[in-house]
Amino acid sequence: MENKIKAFMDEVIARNGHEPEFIQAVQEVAETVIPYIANQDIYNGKNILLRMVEPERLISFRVAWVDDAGEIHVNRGYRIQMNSAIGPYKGGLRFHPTVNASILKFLAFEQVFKNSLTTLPMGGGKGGSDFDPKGKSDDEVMRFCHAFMLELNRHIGPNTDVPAGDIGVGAREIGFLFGMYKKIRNEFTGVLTGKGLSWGGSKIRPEATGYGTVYFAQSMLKTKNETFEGKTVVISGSGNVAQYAAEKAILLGAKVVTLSDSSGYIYDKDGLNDEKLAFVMDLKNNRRGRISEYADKYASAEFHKGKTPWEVKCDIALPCATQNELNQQDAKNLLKNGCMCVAEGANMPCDTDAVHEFNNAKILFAPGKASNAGGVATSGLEMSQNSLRISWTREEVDERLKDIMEDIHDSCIEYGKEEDGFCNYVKGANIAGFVKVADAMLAQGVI
Ligand SMILES: NC(=O)C1=CN([C@@H]2O[C@H](COP(=O)(O)OP(=O)(O)OC[C@H]3O[C@@H](n4cnc5c(N)ncnc54)[C@H](OP(=O)(O)O)[C@@H]3O)[C@@H](O)[C@H]2O)C=CC1
Ligand SMILES: O=C(O)CCC(=O)C(=O)O
Repeated sequence: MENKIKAFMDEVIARNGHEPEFIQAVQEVAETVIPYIANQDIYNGKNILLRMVEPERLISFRVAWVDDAGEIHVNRGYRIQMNSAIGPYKGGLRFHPTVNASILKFLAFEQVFKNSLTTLPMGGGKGGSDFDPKGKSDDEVMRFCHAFMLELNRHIGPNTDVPAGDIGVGAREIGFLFGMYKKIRNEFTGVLTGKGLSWGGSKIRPEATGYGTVYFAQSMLKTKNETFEGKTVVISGSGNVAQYAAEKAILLGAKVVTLSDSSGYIYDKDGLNDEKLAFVMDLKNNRRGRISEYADKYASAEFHKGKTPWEVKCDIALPCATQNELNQQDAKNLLKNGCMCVAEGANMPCDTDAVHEFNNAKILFAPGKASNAGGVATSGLEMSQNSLRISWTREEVDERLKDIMEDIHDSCIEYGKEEDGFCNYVKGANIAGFVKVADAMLAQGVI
């Protein structure tokens, strides 16, 4: 079996050797899916996984825009249309200076499996730009978004490809992008998700990724007769996913003691509460400040510059910032400190060695493609509401989100439970995500 995996990875590396994040994401899937395929006659000889690692389409384009001082800038825009076997391409847009083809290909590849897990008819895609919204005025962000959509609009549509937000793309950016699409195409459609409530957005979409991550962790904890009540929770990031993961964990009676950004983390020994979280939301979403300001405001908190929060003792860890933010040593620290559950809110935040540490220790570990699928699932619900031209209540959407997260958990158990009763959620998520897409690809022939 190891030879088969190696031969497959050699071919992937030969074609994508300069794309480390993409190779990392593919390796994880290959290690779990290739042994599964070997025992399933219908997939043998069809090279399904080899077809799945090649994007159906990779679009790269120039984005030129003018700053407030009149200077012209050039960024690179992308859309990776990875797989459309089970529905239109669906996945976020990331604006961050580190964006490149490797990062977007890993994200698009993971998205294919994640979207399949949601049970909704969505293919996988991802896009973005190396544009950095930090330090830019609202007008500059608007001009960039408009320039970006000037090209992107040719490649997307409500039945073709439906982008949404990711790092650096929130409500403000989705508004500017939607406005330009509508102007160019002269149509008001559900071409993007994460829209404002008064122009086609869904209730709970802003909360969905963070809430969904906590719902998934709740399901995992339930298998051990545990809950969030009274648990100490460590969260990284302080953006969209982190904010709402914190909100839901606090609501369930947990003590959330950390948040972070790229400059360091805050540790609040008393834990966050509603008022402190409202301060973070205003700081990050409106004033666009740094998390260190939390420690200036609250005497119970301290700021740890340049560090990540994995050195803090906790029961549950929710990495919600970015890829590879938690390494093997961090995993060892968490295990030594008694952490029993790790659910990824971000995409691939734990590196390969960290994932092996957690699974070897047989603690509850959820890969992002399962635990953070609530965001895209609720985007799928936004698409349904747009098509039906109706708007569900907050309670209706939240109920559907909870059901979807439970279904994903059940699928992981179905394909990931091992003989000794331990559930390998990585294996479960990869195989369950693969089966639905692979079956659709088989039915549609070699294209
Ligand atoms: N939004 C969504 O619906 C979904 C998001 N995700 C994933 O969740 C993660 C967070 O996304 P989201 O909350 O939307 O993004 P935001 O832009 O709202 O927040 C990102 C957070 O991560 C921090 N961060 C970014 N890069 C780094 C870095 N290199 N080191 C340390 N911290 C960093 C940011 O800090 P700073 O401000 O200093 O950069 C910020 O606190 C991403 O992995 C994304 O792909 C997954 C599913 C859906
Ligand atoms: O809501 C969406 O379409 C995108 C969410 C996303 O980018 C993700 O799941 O990583």
